[in-house]
Amino acid sequence: MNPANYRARLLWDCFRIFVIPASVLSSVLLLLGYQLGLLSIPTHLGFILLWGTLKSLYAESKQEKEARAIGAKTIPCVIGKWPGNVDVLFRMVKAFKNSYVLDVYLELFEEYQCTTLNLRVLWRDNIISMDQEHAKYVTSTGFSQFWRGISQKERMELFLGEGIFNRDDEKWKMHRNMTRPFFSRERFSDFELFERHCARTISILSSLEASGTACDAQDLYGRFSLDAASEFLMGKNLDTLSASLPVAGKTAMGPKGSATEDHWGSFTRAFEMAQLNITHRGRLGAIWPLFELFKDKNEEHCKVIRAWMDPLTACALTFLTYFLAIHPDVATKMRAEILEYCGPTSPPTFDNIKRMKYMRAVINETLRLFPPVPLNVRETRTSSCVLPPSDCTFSTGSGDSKSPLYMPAKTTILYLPLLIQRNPAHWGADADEFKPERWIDPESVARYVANPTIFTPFSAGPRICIGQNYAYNEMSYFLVRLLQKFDKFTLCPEFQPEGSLPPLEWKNRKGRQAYEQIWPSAALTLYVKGGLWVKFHRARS
Ligand code: HEM
Repeated sequence: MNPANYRARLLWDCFRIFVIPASVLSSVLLLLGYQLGLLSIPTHLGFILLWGTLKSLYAESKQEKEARAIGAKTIPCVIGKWPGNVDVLFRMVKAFKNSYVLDVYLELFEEYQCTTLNLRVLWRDNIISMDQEHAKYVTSTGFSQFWRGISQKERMELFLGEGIFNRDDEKWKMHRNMTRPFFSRERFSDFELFERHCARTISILSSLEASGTACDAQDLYGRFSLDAASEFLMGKNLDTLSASLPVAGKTAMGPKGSATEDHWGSFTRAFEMAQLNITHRGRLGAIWPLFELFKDKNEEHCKVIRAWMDPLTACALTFLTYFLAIHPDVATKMRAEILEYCGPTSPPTFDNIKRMKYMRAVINETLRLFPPVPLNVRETRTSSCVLPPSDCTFSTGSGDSKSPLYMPAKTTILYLPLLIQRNPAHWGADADEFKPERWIDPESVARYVANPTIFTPFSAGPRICIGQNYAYNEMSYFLVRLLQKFDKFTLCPEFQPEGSLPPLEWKNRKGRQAYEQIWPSAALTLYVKGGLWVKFHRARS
């Protein structure tokens, strides 16, 4: 079935769930000559519920049997208070509005003391995982058992269409082969393109600094990387840096960051709305078309969107600027390295960038704590498979980490790089802290080298990010140019739009949220709610 025909799929689901059992009961009653009169509707409803429960129990026992036969265990299931775990669904929808990014999943893993769980919302298997071994299996070692899957394509078809991100097998291979030459080393190490877009961005920052004004760094970096990427990939600069910028203290909150009122503003708004809607669909599960029966909520937004190019490097640079602002010692050390290799004005060369170990450590540490793609989804194909034994996180928990786990067929698995990359079992007790030195200190580097899939901001396996080297070069080039000019960054909470500062109750919680000064949030990719309002201070020395 064409993934865009999700209404037809929903109708077929309704037919299976409601019409078939109701018709079976009616036929039996007719054959036996019974007339239920007023009791007809409640009896049919009760029968539909009974039919669904029996089917689900049968599926569960079949899974148990199949799992036992291959020496595996079934994935531990979340046990909610309401039928179909509807309360769990509500808990997640509420948490995504008010809680720290992905915290609701972490709470569930801690509650059940295991790293892979079955949410089984509305009697459908729905797997979530913060297990590094399972994520490795899904993306790399067991790659052929999974695909993007029907449900993900349904949610994203109008948004991503037939592009590389939304296709599998032969179509995906064709896209990958076509795209690869764009990322040859000669192309992405042509720094002349980066230089032009950096110069424009730094000149905007300099003017803002001269007038003592703060800037929404998230918005500005988004424009910088979109202009550079559009020129790099399509040969046409979208020139979003020339459109009007959000103004400190006068800009309202858009769907994700700050909002502007021109062409660029309407593009951003459409793009952000479409992403938020897709994430919302993911949370509702297979029933999301019920809420869009008469109108596809992405239709209008997708008319406005011409290209899918989420500025992921902009996301990384935004969180990196946040860290430079709250860790001025890191900014000073990184600047000293830049001045040592490139001096105060010379553009960096490919070789300079390769040698600047501290800058690479700062970038990696940012990507570890705030991976721009914090969660991702795959689906098993038509047959079940076996996930390897769980990682070492809860070795004594109910997950029984020594057994492989039975992964049902045609089932989605949501894996969470953000939680894997902050897991103290892999990164030590200081996993939540921003410490670039962990990428230089031989002992912690050895820990990562022994187990590289504890850090996968660019994913892993055959679908690993094709733009990884481009992204590292673009970010490094920009940082050199930025720190040659500026040496201090201060957050401006007074300019954050209303509702975008972290809620006070976070202070009493554990983990990063207790000391976070921004509100990180996820809608397909990570972003700072309301934008990142910062003052850039020009270096005097
Ligand atoms: C910090 C920056 C970036 C990060 C963290 C990042 C991360 C990722 C991740 C996690 C995936 C895997 C998605 C999946 O499996 O579902 C991916 C795929 C991809 N990325 Fe990136 N990316 C970045 C920058 C870029 C840039 C700058 C480009 C191009 C200009 C790019 C092009 C792609 C493409 C084409 C794919 C699809 C690969 C495939 O499905 O075969 N990325 N990226």
